[in-house]
Amino acid sequence: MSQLKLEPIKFPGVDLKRPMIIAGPCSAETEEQTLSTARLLAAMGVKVFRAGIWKPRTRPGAFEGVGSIGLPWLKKVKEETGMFIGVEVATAHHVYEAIKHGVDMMWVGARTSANPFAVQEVADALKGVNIPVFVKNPVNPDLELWIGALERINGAGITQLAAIHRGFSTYDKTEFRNHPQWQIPIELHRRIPELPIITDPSHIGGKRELIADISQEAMDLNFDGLIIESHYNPEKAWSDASQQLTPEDLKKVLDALVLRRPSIGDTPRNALDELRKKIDQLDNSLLDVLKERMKISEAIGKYKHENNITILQSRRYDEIMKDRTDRAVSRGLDADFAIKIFESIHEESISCQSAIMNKELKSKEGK
Ligand SMILES: O=C(O)C(=O)C[C@]1(C(=O)O)C=C[C@@H](O)C=C1
Repeated sequence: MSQLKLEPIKFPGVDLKRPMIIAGPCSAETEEQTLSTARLLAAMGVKVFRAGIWKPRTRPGAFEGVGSIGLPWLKKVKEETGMFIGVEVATAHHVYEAIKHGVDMMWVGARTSANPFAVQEVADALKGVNIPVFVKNPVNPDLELWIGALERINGAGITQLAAIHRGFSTYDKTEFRNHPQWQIPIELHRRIPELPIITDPSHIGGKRELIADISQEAMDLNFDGLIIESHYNPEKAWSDASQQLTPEDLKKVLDALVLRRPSIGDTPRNALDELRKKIDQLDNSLLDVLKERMKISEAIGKYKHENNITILQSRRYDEIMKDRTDRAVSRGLDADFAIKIFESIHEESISCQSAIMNKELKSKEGK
């Protein structure tokens, strides 16, 4: 279990009831663009303004941010609108510059959180500073690495900590820019329940049309907030033009969010209790069936050992996968869901038979 020392995030004077909203352009491009966007966001009630100043780009040659000259623009945003301001930091220099210009919150980007040396450098530079720091998931789907980055920042004395879920890189092209893999932030929440999780639908979706659905999904999973890219003229943005919303469209997305009760509380329980009882019974039956199947697998393992047959039987495995997927689909179940289940069953079956072979071998050798 991770032992983070956490305190609630504080932006003095701001009521941070769910969802916490952080919005602003992907990049601060000019003073005029930064301030015009900020004024529109402030007018619609946004309290925390984000803007990238240093942009880690995948390939050289793309716009890499205006650098420190953008920080005074953010300071003006703060003075003029009263919004809190946040930037991404990836090096000690970024942290020092941000602190010098009165930045209120910082986040560690996905490429940085994948690199423990870089995270440690940022953490060391943050020592003695008491501001909220948000840590994006690493680009690769590695929960331990994400928790490690949070621990490093926390180890520097940062207690106002949150995680940002921005999705994960995949080699395959999917409808998402970064696959959400919701099970990873869900597991993070299970492991560290008091750590706020903020979803970044702009980076998950990569397209503005997906932002509303991803935001709703995050709320349905009871995550704590949203960080959404917003630009007064997204089409003309210098970076990530396709995943930014106008402040007006952002307002529409936020107004349409349905916030459900996080716990069952005082809703009528009877119907739910009945359904949960059924789930308990069915899960029990599933476990009985799985136990029965493993017994058969064990018997096959013994047979294979006695007759000197390999454990893996690829043709039979292929047949099973095809047959079970078809049967699942004909029952209205999702094919990928069936594949995951039967892959996992096969893996367990292989490991059970390997254990049998090794045991039998050792007893034959008198070990
Ligand atoms: O049919 C077998 O040979 C088995 O051992 C069963 C089983 C399975 O669990 O489905 C396990 C391993 C093989 O690769 C194929 C199938």
